[in-house]
Amino acid sequence: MDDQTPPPAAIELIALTKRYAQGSVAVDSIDLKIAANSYCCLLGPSGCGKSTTLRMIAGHENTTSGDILLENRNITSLPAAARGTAMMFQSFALFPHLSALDNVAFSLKMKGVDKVTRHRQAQDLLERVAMGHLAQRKPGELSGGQQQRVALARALITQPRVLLLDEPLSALDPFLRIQMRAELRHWQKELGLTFIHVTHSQEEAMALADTMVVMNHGRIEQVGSPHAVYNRPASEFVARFMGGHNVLDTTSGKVAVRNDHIRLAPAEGAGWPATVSDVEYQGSYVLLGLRLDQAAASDKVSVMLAEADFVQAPYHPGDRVGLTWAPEQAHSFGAA
Ligand SMILES: Nc1ncnc2c1ncn2[C@@H]1O[C@H](COP(=O)(O)OP(=O)(O)OP(=O)(O)O)[C@@H](O)[C@H]1O
Repeated sequence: MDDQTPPPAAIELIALTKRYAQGSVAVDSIDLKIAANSYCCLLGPSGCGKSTTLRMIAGHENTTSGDILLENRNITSLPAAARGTAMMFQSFALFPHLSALDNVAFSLKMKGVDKVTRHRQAQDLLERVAMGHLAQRKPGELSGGQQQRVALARALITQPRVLLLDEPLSALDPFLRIQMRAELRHWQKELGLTFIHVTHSQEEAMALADTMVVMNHGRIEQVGSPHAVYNRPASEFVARFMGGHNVLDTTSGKVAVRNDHIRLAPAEGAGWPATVSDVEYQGSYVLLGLRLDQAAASDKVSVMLAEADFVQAPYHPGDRVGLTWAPEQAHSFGAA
């Protein structure tokens, strides 16, 4: 494939729209191509339409208008089971009274596949996710990580082309969540499937995604790699939602400046005058909260300092400082 050829799209959404009976538009004519074998995260605040988008792809929700293509096949009106997608739910949603093997074999049982065949296929899949030796355990006898692998095997038994994950990690404790997201990323690469993962966590999306899709009010605000979205937020919404940025009203319009790109100088020096309002120690870095003398888009600004720099020149609440940044670190919107 030469550089000019875009990678084939596993999923393509064309003017996809969902209007619920009560009137409001949950998903507003979105267009999106998701590359095959990629990890895509749909990200946005509560109510932005990300779950509705995922449910429409899964076939758990009707579309109001628009089309959904899976590998160039129009699946918009197909029943969920005929689409080539599978869904993995929050906290994995395993049946507690069934063994790992029977959990994985469950959908084949519903299809009337005989016991020997379905157990063989389920065992094969459990082997594939390194869970073959625990096939007889019930979910309650497995660790969180092992349960996630069983849930993955259960989703894969229908041989989907695309795995849809609806906030799979959000009910886990923070430690397990970080472990499990590394596993998800590993299995996506290992299995060579397309994953579409809904989350409201910026950190989770940045850690996992090849492509992030940031949504707001039923529309897509930005599509790009985590690096591109973080470094060149397309809108004020994206800059604020991603965090780690200050939105400042300059003479040349609103700009976003990362909080680790702002430099501090003594107040009588150059820059925007401000007062340190709080100091938060975070380990490898220190986060300073500052109040600008003149409100400029946000009157509160945050600045991240490396711990070593802070130790060299510590700041305290009440200290007067001037803020500066290199011109190339100020990102204006609409230029992404
Ligand atoms: N069954 C429904 N009937 C009516 N409105 C709905 C229904 N489901 C969702 N909505 C509305 O559609 C909009 C988008 O909801 P959706 O669940 O897709 O958002 P979300 O971004 O996934 O939010 P969350 O993170 O809270 O799940 C919201 O305004 C929501 O209230």
